[in-house]
Amino acid sequence: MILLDNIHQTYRGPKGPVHALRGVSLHIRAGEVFGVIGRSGAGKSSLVRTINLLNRPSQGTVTVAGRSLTTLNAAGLRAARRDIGMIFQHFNLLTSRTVFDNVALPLELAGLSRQQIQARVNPLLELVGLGHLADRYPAQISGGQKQRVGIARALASQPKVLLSDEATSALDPETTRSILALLQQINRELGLTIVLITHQMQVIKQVAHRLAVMEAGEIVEQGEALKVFSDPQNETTRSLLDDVVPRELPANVLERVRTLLGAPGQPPASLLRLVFAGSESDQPLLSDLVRRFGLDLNIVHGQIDEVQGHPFGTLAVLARGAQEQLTAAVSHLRGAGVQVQEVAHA
Ligand SMILES: Nc1ncnc2c1ncn2[C@@H]1O[C@H](COP(=O)(O)OP(=O)(O)OP(=O)(O)O)[C@@H](O)[C@H]1O
Repeated sequence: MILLDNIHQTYRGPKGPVHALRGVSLHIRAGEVFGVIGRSGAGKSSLVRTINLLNRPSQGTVTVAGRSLTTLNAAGLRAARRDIGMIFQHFNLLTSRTVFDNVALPLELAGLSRQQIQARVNPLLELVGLGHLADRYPAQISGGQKQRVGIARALASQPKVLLSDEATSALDPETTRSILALLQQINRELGLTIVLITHQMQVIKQVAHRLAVMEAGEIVEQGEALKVFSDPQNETTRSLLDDVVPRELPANVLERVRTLLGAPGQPPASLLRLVFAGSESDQPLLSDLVRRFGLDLNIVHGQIDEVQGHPFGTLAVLARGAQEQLTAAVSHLRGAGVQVQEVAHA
């Protein structure tokens, strides 16, 4: 659906050229929710604005829905942009227009009649849950409701692609979840391809099927969400994942474990950090460790979450038993697809 090929974006900065994008290539498939994540300044906005040519790249080609945007003239580009809706962090609503009239604006500009506009806007307001607020002004609705207006307006032109530029960054966690749930619903029901950029892994975790991680104008890692979450390859990805799956155990937990490890006259013990992703978390792996390997287990920390409907999480267990059984148990876990990290041993 979206093909970016070798995109470079160089801005003129006060201290010389700023290389915001350095040879980015990306293929986003029809019907998927694709997340782009990175720290501030990584180049995310530059990238997403390349997709509708709000930013014209210094080099490289952009193809959306089979049309090569970089070769179109102004009229061709205007037509192509109708396939691409966009929502923004600060909503960009017109304060002097009602909710209805904000959503109607792109249709008025496209020359639709009042009747056609009503037939298009009313169902959209229902879809985003704002049918009862059509006559309010932006100042009279909440941030989450404003973003719902933004979403309805973006959908008014019946686009094939929806670009989301930090659309939930100004919202509280609860409202963020409800807006993301709405985007998921739209993706499912309308089959819309959604590209969302964010600096929050929580956002990616809730909605993205696949993601790309950006750093200094380049994509440093990309893949299926569950795969990247469970087995990140790049240091930037790992550090961004700390927000949802902390790599380090809390200091008080480590302290308690040290005391347990240091207990005299006990068999060997290992503090194991297990990362579960996908189906292996349905298997009775922990009871295996007790039954098959005769280990004593003490769960010291953990969290199990969901990525794209699959269980995903980490568990820190203190396993105590004969050394060869500990070693065999670790191999058994790894064989079952669990990542095992030995944090401490005594
Ligand atoms: N119009 C511009 N002129 C000059 N430099 C720019 C311009 N727009 C962005 N930049 C620079 O390009 C780099 C990438 O910016 P971009 O906004 O794409 O990153 P980002 O990942 O979206 O960051 P943020 O989350 O802070 O918006 C930054 O160093 C930024 O300062």
